[in-house]
Amino acid sequence: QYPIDVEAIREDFPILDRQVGGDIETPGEGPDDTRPLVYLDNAATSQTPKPVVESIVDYYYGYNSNVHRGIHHLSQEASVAYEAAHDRVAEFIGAEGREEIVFTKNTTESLNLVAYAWGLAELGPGDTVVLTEMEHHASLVTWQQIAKKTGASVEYIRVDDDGRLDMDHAAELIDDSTAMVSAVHVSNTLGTVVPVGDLADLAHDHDAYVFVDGAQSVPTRPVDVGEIDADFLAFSGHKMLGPTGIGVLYGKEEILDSMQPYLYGGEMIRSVTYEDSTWEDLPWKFEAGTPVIAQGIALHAAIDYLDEIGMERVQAHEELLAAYAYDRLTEFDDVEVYGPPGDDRGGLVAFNLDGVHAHDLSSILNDHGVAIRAGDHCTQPLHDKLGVPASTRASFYVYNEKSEIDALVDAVDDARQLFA
Ligand SMILES: Cc1ncc(COP(=O)(O)O)c(CNc2co[nH]c2=O)c1O
Repeated sequence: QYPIDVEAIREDFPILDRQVGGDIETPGEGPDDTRPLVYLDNAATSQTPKPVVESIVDYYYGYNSNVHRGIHHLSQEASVAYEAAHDRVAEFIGAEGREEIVFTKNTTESLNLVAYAWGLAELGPGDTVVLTEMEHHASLVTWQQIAKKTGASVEYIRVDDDGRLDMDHAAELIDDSTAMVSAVHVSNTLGTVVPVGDLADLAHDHDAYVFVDGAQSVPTRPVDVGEIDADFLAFSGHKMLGPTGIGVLYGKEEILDSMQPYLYGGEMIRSVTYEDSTWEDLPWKFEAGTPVIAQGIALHAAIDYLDEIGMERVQAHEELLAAYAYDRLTEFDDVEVYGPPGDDRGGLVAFNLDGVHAHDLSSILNDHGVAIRAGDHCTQPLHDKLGVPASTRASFYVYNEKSEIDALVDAVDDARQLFA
């Protein structure tokens, strides 16, 4: 019934066999750990399959060493693997090569890198940065604060009543004063899929750059930076079966080449005198200090794992589960689901149960073993616009199945009875 072999995939995730509910001091062992884990918080972070964990173990057991400049064998092995990880990421998102792939800590750092290394130098009074109303704080707060520092202004493309981006409003806002359009590709709150290629066209018609926040899209669907014609794109390894601590900034080579670094130190220099310094080639110019070596190698393994499944099939699985969850939750007349219809969204649903705060609902769901996210999902202005302080969000990935959504819905129904 699924486009992917969920049962076979679940075999690679021992954590999914966890029992939860007991004392958190004795995870999985206590007498009260009696409820099977239903993990539906993948938009926050995904789980990590055995091959990815093994790639980290292999590295530390077999060839752990600092990269670049090392003459000894281990350093050369580690450097080859670390650089190959850049090549693999480039291939996965359709970039020209490793020169366009900077490893960072996460999506947030990738956005900050461009905001500081490009924004501080290029933005000034009269320039505008155009965002959407559904931006994650990693984008919204970053551009908001850089605009304050430079005298630039920020404008927000409207989200319409069914959670879609108002592209007519986008065409109005994006004009010759626009220097940057920064937009989420798949909203982590609404599930909205934003037409970032169309936004790129509008931006380029006015000689503006476009930055695509791919944190929720790169892990869950095919993304090709050439097709979008993105100038920048960011995403995080921990949302796509990789470890925490690794993020990616994609940038067109000629743009990255024109930018000065904003973090200085070892690795990123070519020559240093007491008077001045010169910089290493791309992407190393933007990777100051000892980099995220094991994490980069593990991201390579995560991409191999996802490509083995096939990103088109990952997307189809996400959409199937999102539509099922949307249909089941909207059966309740006292549940409000935010965002577009179930057949037009990424793999998540955010909702509220009338009269019950999201934190109370998520606590009850937790009592049933169901792990979801409650809060503003780092989109506070969007929640203000929705008129709610918080929402409960279920988000799916390659190892989830309909029976887990049924468990979610049953738990929501129990909460409905409890608060009736
Ligand atoms: C659209 C979007 N952009 C940026 C980020 C930041 O990613 P990070 O730098 O790896 O943290 C997130 C993380 N979103 C969430 C993290 O936890 N719950 C979430 O919805 C996101 O969903």
